[in-house]
Amino acid sequence: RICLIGKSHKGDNPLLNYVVNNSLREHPVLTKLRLRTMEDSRNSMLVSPEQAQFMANLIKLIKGNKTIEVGMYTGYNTLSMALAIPEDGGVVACEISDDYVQIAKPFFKEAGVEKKIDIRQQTALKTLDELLEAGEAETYDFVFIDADKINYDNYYEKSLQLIRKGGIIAIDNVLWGGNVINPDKDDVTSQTIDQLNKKLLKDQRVDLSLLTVGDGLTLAIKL
Ligand SMILES: C[S@@+](CC[C@H](N)C(=O)[O-])C[C@H]1O[C@@H](n2cnc3c(N)ncnc32)[C@H](O)[C@@H]1O
Repeated sequence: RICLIGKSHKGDNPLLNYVVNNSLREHPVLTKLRLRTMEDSRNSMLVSPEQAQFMANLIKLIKGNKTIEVGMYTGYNTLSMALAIPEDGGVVACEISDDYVQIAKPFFKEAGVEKKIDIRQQTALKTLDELLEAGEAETYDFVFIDADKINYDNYYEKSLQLIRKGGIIAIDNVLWGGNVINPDKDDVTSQTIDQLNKKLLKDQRVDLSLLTVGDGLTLAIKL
């Protein structure tokens, strides 16, 4: 697997440590949540704090108010987005696992932003469909796609319907450890991500950047 930069919380890259030490401004409750998440056996799923900060800054830049997280895990990025949006803003957080929802909730409360966060504990596809059925098409400013990779294309298409013009869809893990380059015949996940990357290149509905941050972060900006 090709390691681009890696996850900063693993602390094994001196240059990345320098970047984090000289640019990360982490809210104290985010720090607590990150440390709590490191106790979880699946902590490699956690977004890196500098990536979460970058996305929070993007949200502020576009004056984002309504956001969605597809795959909340223990809530680090959801909390980061909730802290970045105004008081009347909201985050719809999609997560199927009750264990992770229960870890996240006390931290949302401690940070005083629990009223901004609408946790939908069911499949993310169901939640995105419900938002569309509720007439919320083209009302969202920012979507972060970070759940099961097999459904990435579905998440992208539904997000594109939900996002307003000028809004941003951020898609995580689009390099899948480098395995998107000539994926093996039986590696369906890498093939799925590679197909989405190639589809996005030609997608005239969005402006596009694929950032070599972490495991690859695509930004698709709706035209
Ligand atoms: C990579 S983690 C998300 C990390 C998180 N975005 C963060 O910032 O730390 C993916 C999460 O998606 C959840 N998930 C997987 N399949 C899902 C589905 N179909 N619907 C909703 N959540 C799902 C998993 O339980 C897991 O918590």
